[in-house]
Amino acid sequence: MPAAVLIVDDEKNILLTLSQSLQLAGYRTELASSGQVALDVVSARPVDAVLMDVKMPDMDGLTVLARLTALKPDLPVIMMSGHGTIDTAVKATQLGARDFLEKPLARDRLLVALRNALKHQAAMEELQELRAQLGRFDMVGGGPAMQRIFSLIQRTAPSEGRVLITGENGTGKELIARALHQNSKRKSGPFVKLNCAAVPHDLIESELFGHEKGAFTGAVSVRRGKFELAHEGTLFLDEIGDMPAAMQSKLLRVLQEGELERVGGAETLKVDVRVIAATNKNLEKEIAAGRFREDLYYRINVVQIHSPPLRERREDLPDLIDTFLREACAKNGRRPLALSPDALAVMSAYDYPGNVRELRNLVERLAILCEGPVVSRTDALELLPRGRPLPPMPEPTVGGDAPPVAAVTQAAPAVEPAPPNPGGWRPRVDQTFREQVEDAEREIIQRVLAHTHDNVTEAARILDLERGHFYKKMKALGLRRGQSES
Ligand SMILES: Nc1ncnc2c1ncn2[C@@H]1O[C@H](COP(=O)(O)OP(=O)(O)OP(=O)(O)O)[C@@H](O)[C@H]1O
Repeated sequence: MPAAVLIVDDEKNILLTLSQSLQLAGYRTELASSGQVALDVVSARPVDAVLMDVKMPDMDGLTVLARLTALKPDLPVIMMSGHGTIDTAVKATQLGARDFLEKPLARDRLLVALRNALKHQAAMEELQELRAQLGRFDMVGGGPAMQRIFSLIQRTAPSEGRVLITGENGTGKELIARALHQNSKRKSGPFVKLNCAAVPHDLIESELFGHEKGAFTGAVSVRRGKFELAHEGTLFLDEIGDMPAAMQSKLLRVLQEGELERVGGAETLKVDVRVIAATNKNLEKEIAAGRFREDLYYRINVVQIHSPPLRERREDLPDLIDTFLREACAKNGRRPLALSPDALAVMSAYDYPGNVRELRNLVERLAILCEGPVVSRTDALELLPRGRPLPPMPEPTVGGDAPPVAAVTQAAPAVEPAPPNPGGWRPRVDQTFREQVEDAEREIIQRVLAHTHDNVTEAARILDLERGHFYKKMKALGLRRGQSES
């Protein structure tokens, strides 16, 4: 069935021309000559996308947009205007418009915008469906790596198979473990976690198996261990690569026989626990080095799920930043901040050694510090640890027919006045103008290269220069890679 597009404009001839044009491209169309009619249509019938004029006599497009997004938050709306100011484009984006087009509309541009909006919509619906199937868990990411993880969770969760989750710190291993539990037959049972690296070696046995009263100094009463607490549920053993050798053998026995004794106890207890383990270490290397038991490895590694570092799945950044920004703004009682495309480019160029945890903390800081309403490239540069040395630079200007989303960037200086003396610059009399410009260019390029760890492609992207042009510029300024300050 062709997608239905609702066109809203008070000018009848525009309604008819657009309708004809979209029908020729294979869409169904609905027409509304005012905001009120548009709201009535959307309430009464299914519509896949809306194309709406900003300037209308009784209710202007932005007001209708706000009502539409309240009514149907997921409905993609493309705004169009013949008097498109940057201010209006920013407002429309903040109110949830997917795109903003200038009148007179170029047919190709309109069809691309519509196709993108519908594609984005379909992808979001698919993801929501997948999430709904998986049950409620808070994992974000529409990229292929996360999709693979979602699919593995979906297939593995209902089984009783042990799972080993690998990946660097902060990549979401615990979230995966929780999702596995929540989507298993054990979901009404407990989810118990033990971080093997955080417990002193001499206490780990009693943490896992519990102890009887008087088993050792300090054991003043009977205590149940994590295995007992996780009975009929899931035990998540985080950082299992840090488990001391003596404990590895004891753990093996519980996994083989489902039996244990509390420290200092004579009674054998039967437990029914599904173990999910996680590690940031390469266990094969640990085995080769004699630090991890191979037989234990095979016991815990029935299914392996790898959670890749964030720098290898940058395609998830927009979704993650958006989610964290919304959460952090809500938590701090402020209106949602929008992220300019340039700020996103800067944030995408950073490598996040602390992975999603670091991103979440950085975004939370943004929500507190950014004066908003749009996070500019400068805000992003100030936020990132290695972004700090970058000098303040003018926001790039955009040509008249640039994509509307770039217009949001253009607006940034309006909400963020430049400091009176950016970068602490002082006039010099001992250099020609040309030499001063070259010095400044050299410094900017060196700093950006330091920021990107000498990655020329990323540096060119941050400075909005074509890669070839960036190389030429480096050469002309006598710069080579590896000269940047870190
Ligand atoms: N895909 C994701 N979607 C949303 N939030 C995520 C995602 N991945 C990680 N996070 C968030 O990042 C933070 C770290 O995640 P988590 O504790 O699961 O990582 P971890 O790999 O277990 O870390 P560690 O190895 O340090 O224990 C948490 O706040 C978590 O909510």
